[in-house]
Amino acid sequence: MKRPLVIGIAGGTGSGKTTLTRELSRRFSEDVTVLYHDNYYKRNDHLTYAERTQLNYDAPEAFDTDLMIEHLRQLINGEAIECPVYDFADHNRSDETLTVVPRPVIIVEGILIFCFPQLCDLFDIKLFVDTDADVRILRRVKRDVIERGRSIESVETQYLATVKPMHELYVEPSKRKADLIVPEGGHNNVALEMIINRVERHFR
Ligand SMILES: Nc1ncnc2c1ncn2[C@@H]1O[C@H](COP(=O)(O)OP(=O)(O)O)[C@@H](O)[C@H]1O
Ligand SMILES: O=c1ccn([C@@H]2O[C@H](COP(=O)(O)O)[C@@H](O)[C@H]2O)c(=O)[nH]1
Repeated sequence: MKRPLVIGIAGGTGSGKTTLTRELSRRFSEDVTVLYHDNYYKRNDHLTYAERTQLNYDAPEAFDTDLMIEHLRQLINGEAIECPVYDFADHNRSDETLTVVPRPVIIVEGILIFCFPQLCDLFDIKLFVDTDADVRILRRVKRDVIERGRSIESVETQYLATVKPMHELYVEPSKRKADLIVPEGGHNNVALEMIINRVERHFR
């Protein structure tokens, strides 16, 4: 089997990474498999829910990236993996796992994926979704309240305490590792077409 095409999609919270990933998955459906770094947040069973709300989830050490690298290598080698599943409402890894099967295109998505050189070495294409901070926080408030069971106050506190400073320290500088910077993500039709053309070339 030909080695899969591995695409890393990074960018700040609310930038549009998932939207771009969904657009590519929709276009290439059965040929795409996605690994979300978010699913590899470390387990924090030893802490109470209140303690877990206070953690910094925007620094590289919050993730079990070694496990993700191992899983990505397995997928590249044609083996299925049992991916952990993260529960954002509970701020913890759930007991579920998801079987992820190898496919010709593998997308790896996450805010900090370009901060890990060993992970970057496995990417054939590195995309960074770039969206202004004011737009991202507006999207995040809406998403976290509607989908992740948060209050507006908790989103504000977390954003100022960890999300913003860690973005400036880690996420923004990691943009330099990208091959392509995609303003606005999945609704950028010109960029999307160019990425789709590159992926189609993989099948020729
Ligand atoms: N270009 C866009 N214009 C308007 N809304 C968008 C755009 N891209 C994403 N969104 C919305 O913003 C929110 C966050 O986008 P998402 O792709 O989940 O970001 P990320 O995965 O980077 O956190 C979602 O509700 C999504 O529908
Ligand atoms: O328990 C958690 C774990 C993570 N977060 C936040 O999630 C975002 C990353 O997800 P995106 O989909 O890229 O926005 C990160 O900024 C963490 O702060 C959380 O709130 N709680």
